[in-house]
Amino acid sequence: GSVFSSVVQAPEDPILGVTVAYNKDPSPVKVNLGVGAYRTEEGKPLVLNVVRRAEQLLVNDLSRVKEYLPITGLADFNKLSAKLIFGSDSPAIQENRVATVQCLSGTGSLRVGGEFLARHYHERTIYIPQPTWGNHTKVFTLAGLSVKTYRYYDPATRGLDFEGLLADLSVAPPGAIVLLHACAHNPTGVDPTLDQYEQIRLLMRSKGLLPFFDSAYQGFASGNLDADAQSVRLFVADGGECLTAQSYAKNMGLYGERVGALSIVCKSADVTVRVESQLKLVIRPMYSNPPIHGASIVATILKDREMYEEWTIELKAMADRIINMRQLLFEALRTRGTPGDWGHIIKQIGMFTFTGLNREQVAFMTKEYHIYMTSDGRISMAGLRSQTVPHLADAIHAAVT
Ligand SMILES: Cc1ncc(COP(=O)(O)O)c(CN[C@](O)(C(=O)O)[C@@H](O)C(=O)O)c1O
Repeated sequence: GSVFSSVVQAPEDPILGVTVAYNKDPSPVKVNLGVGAYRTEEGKPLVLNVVRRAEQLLVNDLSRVKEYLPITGLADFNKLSAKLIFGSDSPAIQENRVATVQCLSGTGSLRVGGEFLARHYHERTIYIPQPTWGNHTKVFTLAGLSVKTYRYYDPATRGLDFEGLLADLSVAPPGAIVLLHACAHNPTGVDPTLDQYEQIRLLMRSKGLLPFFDSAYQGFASGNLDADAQSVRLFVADGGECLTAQSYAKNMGLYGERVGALSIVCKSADVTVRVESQLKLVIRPMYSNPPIHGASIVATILKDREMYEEWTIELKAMADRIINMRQLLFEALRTRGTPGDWGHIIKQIGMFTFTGLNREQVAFMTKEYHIYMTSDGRISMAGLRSQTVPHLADAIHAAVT
């Protein structure tokens, strides 16, 4: 028999498995509100116009070849990505204190960062929010870190458990790593205010806790790229050290191109050079060097003033459509007199609404209404259209009455 006969069937991924189930459902009224992928009002994936334009320029540039990129990726892309998140006037960039490596989207950036920390950082414990993106635990555990959680969400208020957050971080071992969502927290859609971030920063710096920002939705929370980077810039401005993982999957619609960057902000330029050299030793045996196409699209757009402006307009339009879906769903539930307080639908920000529906209610909505969403009650607002909002509202109404 096979040498793999002892291999057991693995369960579907809690998030990506929802799409697998959705695809199998023949129902004409099915709606996929699982994976955080933007859909237009027509229910279709979106390739941004500015991305199409950039690709046209790349295709027409006959001087372009398909040579290997350096282990650290496309240099232009790395510089422009650092400017995007830290700000073009960032002192850390001007002082050459940022090591940036192009990685395989957000997941790859988190994994490379985790592997680097497991090898070169003295404290192996990383604190992640409770709840957080389901893949965080697996990425950091497999990277060799010990994962703990800090209180983040208060189901009673459907808001931030700020006291719990501060309490948990204040008892973390000195030097522990702390994962922070830069904006648009997944799955809750609840972010600390900037004042709260300042209190978090003071606490973390006083205990030498190391911030690791996960920025998968820059520009998606508020529609403004600079506004959505303020939490990161608050920490970098104090001259301290931090890691940031960036993804262009959502804000530039480059999901399948796997485009992202890991940046490590260090205290001095000479440390930065050594850190970058060690990042190369993590990457080389993992995937050697990253893919050229997606990073070239991003660099083409970020380095051209006019294309950057066009991108910000398209990005704002996506963010606005999501906010519009929030408003429509909230009103649809109010019209139905659906029991419960649904104000969090319009208070939460980013791609997701953390509805508060439980597993049984979610299972009911999938079975009876063909609504596909994650079992924790999260729905991707980007998967909604004006014409499917009533169907979702009917399903929620039925599930809670
Ligand atoms: C907080 C967070 N961090 C990192 C990523 C990784 O993104 P990528 O590797 O594609 O750049 C996601 C994507 N999470 C999802 O949007 C989601 O939660 O549905 C989905 O893409 C996923 O992969 O699960 C995320 O929500």
